[in-house]
Amino acid sequence: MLQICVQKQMGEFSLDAQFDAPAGVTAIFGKSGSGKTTLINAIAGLVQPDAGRIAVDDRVLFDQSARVNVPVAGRRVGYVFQDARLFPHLDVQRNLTYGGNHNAAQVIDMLGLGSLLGRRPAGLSGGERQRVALGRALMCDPQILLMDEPLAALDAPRKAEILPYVERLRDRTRVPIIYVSHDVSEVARLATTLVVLDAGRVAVAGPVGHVLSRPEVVPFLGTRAAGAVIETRVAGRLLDDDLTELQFSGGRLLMPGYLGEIGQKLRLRIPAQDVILARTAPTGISALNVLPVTITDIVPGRGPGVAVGLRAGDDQLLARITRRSLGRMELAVGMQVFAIIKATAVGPEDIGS
Ligand SMILES: Nc1ncnc2c1ncn2[C@@H]1O[C@H](COP(=O)(O)OP(=O)(O)OP(=O)(O)O)[C@@H](O)[C@H]1O
Repeated sequence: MLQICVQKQMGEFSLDAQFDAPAGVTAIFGKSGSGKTTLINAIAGLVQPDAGRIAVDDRVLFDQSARVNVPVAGRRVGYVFQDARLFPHLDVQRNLTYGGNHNAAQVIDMLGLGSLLGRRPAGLSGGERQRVALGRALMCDPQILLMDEPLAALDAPRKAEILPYVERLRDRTRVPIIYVSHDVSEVARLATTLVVLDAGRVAVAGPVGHVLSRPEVVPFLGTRAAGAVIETRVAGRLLDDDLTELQFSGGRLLMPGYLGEIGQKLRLRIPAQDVILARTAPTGISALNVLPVTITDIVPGRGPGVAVGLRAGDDQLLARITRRSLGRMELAVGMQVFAIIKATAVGPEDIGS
């Protein structure tokens, strides 16, 4: 567990953030200038806070009141940047082991680097370079892994290629990973915990599924990015129609294509703008997924939109509708309605393990 409490004044900007990052991926999400990089630089020891305390398990890295400030080199922090920053004149093997070779065989296996070892960075794709950068950070035997928009420079196919490796890393290591990202699909797939920063303050923090499905978070995420994340299990395949049936606490969902073996767990992000509400069970519509839900929250936005929180079984979903529809349908908290989700609303980037 990484405990973070950081106060820092940088010119006009003040950062005042406190949260815990358990094992797994803690995503830091926030608009440009909200303080994400300053925060992770403080964890790395590259920026000295004015006050606060940073500790990983029992090891204190910074404590202003106790005058503890472990220098960068002593913090055992692995840092992966947006650009891989590999040494161009060294092959992958030597880039990987430059700072150490802790668990080298496992790291090479986990990140699928075996076939790249003799190559130079110039001959690698962007995604391969980032995998090497990740491997290099891990071989230093870090106690914390910091990743600052590590996939931001990659195109969608390269991102899709590397995401399963990051998921594997999250699931196999106990090292807390702090992951800065602007991309909500990436956050929904990878994060265990989500911290939303707004103007240097923690606007909301908690398990990713809870945070993303809260209607009051919509303004921080932006209306297009808002959407709930649910844990599902593959329950079946409809081969003739090329669909996969997913089961979750609120019912079953049909999604296009092959999504995994029966029984496999899948995390699904359902964008709020793709959820339609109906007061009665609709008939004669093309959408495949109709779920009975209960309205838990209604949060008006600044514009014409309203975020509606919905309970489906033990899970929370989120819909974004217009204020006009809300009024016309006379929707209210506690009311039972139907959520309609098009099977094609959820893209491949929204589905993770
Ligand atoms: N050395 C500095 N002196 C003064 N202000 C600074 C300094 N470094 C950063 N800032 C300011 O602190 C604020 C937070 O910057 P930071 O880079 O942490 O934000 P960010 O959330 O990482 O942004 P982005 O997503 O654009 O990278 C910004 O307003 C920035 O201009």
